[in-house]
Amino acid sequence: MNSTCVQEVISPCCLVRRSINTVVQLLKRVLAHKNMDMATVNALPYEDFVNLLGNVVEKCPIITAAVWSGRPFLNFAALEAAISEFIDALPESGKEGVLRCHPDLAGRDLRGGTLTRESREEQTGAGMDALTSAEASRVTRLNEEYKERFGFPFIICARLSDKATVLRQLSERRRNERAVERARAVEEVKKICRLRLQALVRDDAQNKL
Ligand SMILES: NC(=O)NC1NC(=O)NC1=O
Repeated sequence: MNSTCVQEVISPCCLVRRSINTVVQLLKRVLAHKNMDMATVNALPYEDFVNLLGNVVEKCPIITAAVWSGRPFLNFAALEAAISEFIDALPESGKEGVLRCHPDLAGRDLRGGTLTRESREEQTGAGMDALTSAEASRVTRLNEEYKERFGFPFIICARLSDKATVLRQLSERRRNERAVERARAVEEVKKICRLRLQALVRDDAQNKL
C-alpha cells in the first residue's frame, strides 16, 4: 500500500466522505425503486434485487434469488416470464410449497397484524378486514375445509376481487379436483406477482395499449 492509500484509508475526513457517499447512494436507490425501469432493475446487485423484489411471490425470496442470474431482462414481460417459468418448472410438491407460503384470507395473520405489507394492502383492499361476523365465520370455516381437502390455503388475487367474489370462489373452488385446483391456485399466485411487480417496476407495455 503506498502512502496516499494509507492516508486515504485512515483520514477521518475521507471516512466521513465515504459514509456520506454510501448514504447518498442508498437514498438514490430507495427513491429510484418506487418505479424502476428495466435498466435499473438489471443493474441491481444481487442483495438489492432480492431486498426489493423478494416478496413478489409471497414469502418466496428464493424465487427472486433464482431469477437474478437471468439478467439482463429485455423488459417487464421477460422478468415476469422468468418468475413464471421458475414456478412452472417446480415439481408439484414445490408448487404446493409456494402455495403454502401464502396467508389465509381474513385469517389469523390479518387479525394479528402479522401479514406482509403487500398482503395486508391486498386483503384490506378486498374488504377482508371488514367482514361481518357471519361472513368472517363462514370464511374461516370454508378456509379450514379447503385446507383440509387440498393441503394448501385457498388463494385468490385479492386486488382483482371483492368480498363477494372471494366468498363465491372459495365456496366453488373447494369442490374442484385437486390437480385442477392446484393449477388454479398457481395462476392466482402469478396474478398477485404481476401486480406486485408492477408496483415496483415500470411496465412500458402497459402504457402502449
Ligand atoms: N390466500 C390468499 O389468497 N392470500 C392473498 N391473496 C392476495 O392477493 N394477497 C394475499 O395475501
